[in-house]
Amino acid sequence: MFWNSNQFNIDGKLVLITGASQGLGLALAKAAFSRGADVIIIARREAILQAAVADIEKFRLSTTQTVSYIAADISIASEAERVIAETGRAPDVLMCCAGSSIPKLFIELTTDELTSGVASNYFTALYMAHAGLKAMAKSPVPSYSRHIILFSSVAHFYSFIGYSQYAPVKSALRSLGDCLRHECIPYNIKVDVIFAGNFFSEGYTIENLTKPEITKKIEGPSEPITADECAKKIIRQLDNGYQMITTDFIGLVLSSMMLSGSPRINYLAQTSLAIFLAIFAPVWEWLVIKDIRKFYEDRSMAASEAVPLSAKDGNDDDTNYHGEES
Ligand SMILES: NC(=O)C1=CN([C@@H]2O[C@H](COP(=O)(O)OP(=O)(O)OC[C@H]3O[C@@H](n4cnc5c(N)ncnc54)[C@H](OP(=O)(O)O)[C@@H]3O)[C@@H](O)[C@H]2O)C=CC1
Ligand SMILES: CCCCCCCCCCCCCCCC(=O)[C@@H](N)CO
Repeated sequence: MFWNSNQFNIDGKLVLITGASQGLGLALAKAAFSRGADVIIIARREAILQAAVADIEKFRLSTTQTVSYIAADISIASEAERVIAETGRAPDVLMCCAGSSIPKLFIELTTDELTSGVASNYFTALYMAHAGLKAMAKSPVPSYSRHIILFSSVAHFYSFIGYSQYAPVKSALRSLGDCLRHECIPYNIKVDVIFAGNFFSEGYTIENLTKPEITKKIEGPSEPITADECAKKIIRQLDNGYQMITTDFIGLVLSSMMLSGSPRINYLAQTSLAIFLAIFAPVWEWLVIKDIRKFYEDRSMAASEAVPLSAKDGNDDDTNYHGEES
């Protein structure tokens, strides 16, 4: 294949980015605007959207470009449809970047937190992709120059303790991307899925407030980068025509654990890694489970030491912190 490293030419195109009032979405909006695109950003909080538009303006390339926002909770289907109707024209690139994570032990999550994980990570992308594709299908273009881009996570390739509210729905986005890649063939739309590793953002700061120490330890190899660096890595790979995009080395390595029928990043390297990890992943898992057992033992010990002495004297109940018989 002729290696064209400008497959993501968005000059003069309409780029619609959800979750772009901050974090990675905002970084991508700035990058798209600096490459000549018209940009519309979507989020719920209007004041932050207004500040984001002023920020994006600084990256203007030409006087004819437009940048605007639509405030909407796109985890609601009718709101996603309203957004597409308000844009007035079908997007050339639809980036479904909205999402959030509440890392906690499953048993300590509330049902509202569980529901918010599905709403903010899956429904936002599902409804926007559905409304966006219906609009894009009405205005066909001759070549593969349009994109629907979903934002999953490295946690899809390797899901682990603390991410039960988040990783399963990010995994669903990979599956949605594989289905839509087939269904977008007649409309010349590329469907790309981003599997980002850690990066600094407002959301990342908040998630670290509840993230269990064991979760932080396991995800250690995914060193956080800046949102701008993450956006640059993503756009560079879109330029190279990749459709399964990772943003750090560990993500690239782990992508080989779940290749499915999806487009490859590097066929030979990923196939070799798939064989290697199929053999060695259980060894790693054994080490991770050892750490998890120690994490729970330390918690039980800390909890029992935290029990007031008076309660200890009178306490004939010998259950430990987790209510198990000790
Ligand atoms: N940070 C990280 O380490 C990683 C993040 N990711 C994913 O990358 C994406 C961006 O992450 P990040 O920049 O950290 O996110 P942030 O939490 O910093 O920002 C999330 C954005 O999404 C918007 N948003 C959230 N829910 C809705 C909704 N229901 N409707 C409309 N907009 C919504 C928020 O605005 P508002 O609240 O005003 O609606 C905000 O603009 C997310 O999908 C995340 O899961 C993936 C891997 C790693
Ligand atoms: C079998 C061999 C396995 C080896 C795996 C070891 C490393 C795992 C790294 C996982 C990193 C997950 C980052 C999630 C980022 C994210 O999505 C959150 N920040 C939420 O926003």
